Amino acid sequence: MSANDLPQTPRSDRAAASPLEGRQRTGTHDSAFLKACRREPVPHTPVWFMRQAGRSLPEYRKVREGIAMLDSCMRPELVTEITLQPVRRHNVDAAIYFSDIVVPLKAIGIDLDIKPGIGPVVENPIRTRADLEQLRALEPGDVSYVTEAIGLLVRELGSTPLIGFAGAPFTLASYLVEGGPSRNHERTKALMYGDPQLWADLLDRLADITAAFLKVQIEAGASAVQLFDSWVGALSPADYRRSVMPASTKVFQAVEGLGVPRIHFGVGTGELLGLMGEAGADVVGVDWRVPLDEAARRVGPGKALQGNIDPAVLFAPREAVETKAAEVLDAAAGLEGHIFNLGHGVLPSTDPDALTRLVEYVHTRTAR
Ligand SMILES: Cc1c2[nH]c(c1CCC(=O)O)Cc1[nH]c(c(CCC(=O)O)c1C)Cc1[nH]c(c(CCC(=O)O)c1C)Cc1[nH]c(c(C)c1CCC(=O)O)C2
Repeated sequence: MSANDLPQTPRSDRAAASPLEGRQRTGTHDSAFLKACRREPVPHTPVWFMRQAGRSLPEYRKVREGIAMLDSCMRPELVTEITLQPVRRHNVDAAIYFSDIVVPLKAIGIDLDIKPGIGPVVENPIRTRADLEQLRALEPGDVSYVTEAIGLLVRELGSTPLIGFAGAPFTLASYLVEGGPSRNHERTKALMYGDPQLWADLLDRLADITAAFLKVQIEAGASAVQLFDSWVGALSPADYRRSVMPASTKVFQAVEGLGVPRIHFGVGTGELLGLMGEAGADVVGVDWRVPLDEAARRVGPGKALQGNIDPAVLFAPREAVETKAAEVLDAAAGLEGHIFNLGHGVLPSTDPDALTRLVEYVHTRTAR
């Protein structure tokens, strides 16, 4: 698909369309992505890539020049352009809203920044009960730029669904408690094991903020939502069930019945897949460490799966990428619903043409 093929809504319609009509429009087009989320028959296996918008694309690096990451997230026209870039280039079956998991935290006044090459850095980490006061409730007015950008996007995207997202309570807590990215999450675990009540209260507040942020995106017109619990694979199933699952369940319950599929993803979560589905997801995201047929056994019936080619495979020659993609598709052959994706985000130095070819390969091989 080229830029010219993107469905265009006439200007007059754009002004008239309400956000809700935007959502119904994507729904009634019955995209392969939404069908797969609902475990309905699909014309081909839908594909999108986590981190499809970003540094792998030269057109992204160009429009981001001189603009800080968090500033770029607050400019609706720029967000719209960046979100559309991979849709134009790769012919993916869904767009993901361009933002970051720390945006709602910034929006409620947490002093944080995203440092290039490092990630989110928090000025005053949250480690005591008094620190919890930093976490006030999120109001839709705090993120009016998100509502505006999604309004622009649903009109531009036509029948291509838009995925909204948020960071899950555990992964957000890990940045807030550590003060930045962490390999071993030692301060986070010290709080979780050392002061279970403070930990529960922290996660509960984060659940409310996350739920409010996802609701804003759904009301603005997002057709699906993904909860990123990227770092929760650091926990055992028992600790996950006791210390994290109540908060993640609260998030999923808050957006239940709003008519959009809910995707739940983490890295290194092979032992947690069943619980992550139980938390309330319609689709469970799987990294490359567990084959999808085995993942389906762990998750149980009634859920679609998303994944799961290793993002590093994209650096291998085309034939090797296709062999790996075929393995994923074969493992998914018996599933009720499969959305093809990477097992984690696109790595910044990935050749974008390798991604475009992979979409084409999956679409062709699964065309029914
Ligand atoms: C853990 C996490 C974060 N952010 C996110 C997660 C969960 C997904 C995952 O597990 O990868 C989510 C995220 N962040 C970004 C997106 C964009 C949407 C998409 O998927 O295309 C999404 C979905 C943009 C971004 N978020 C960030 C970038 C890179 C910064 C830039 O382009 O200037 C992008 C495109 C910054 C960021 N933000 C974060 C990290 C670890 C980094 C990378 C730091 C670096 O290597 O520079 C926190």
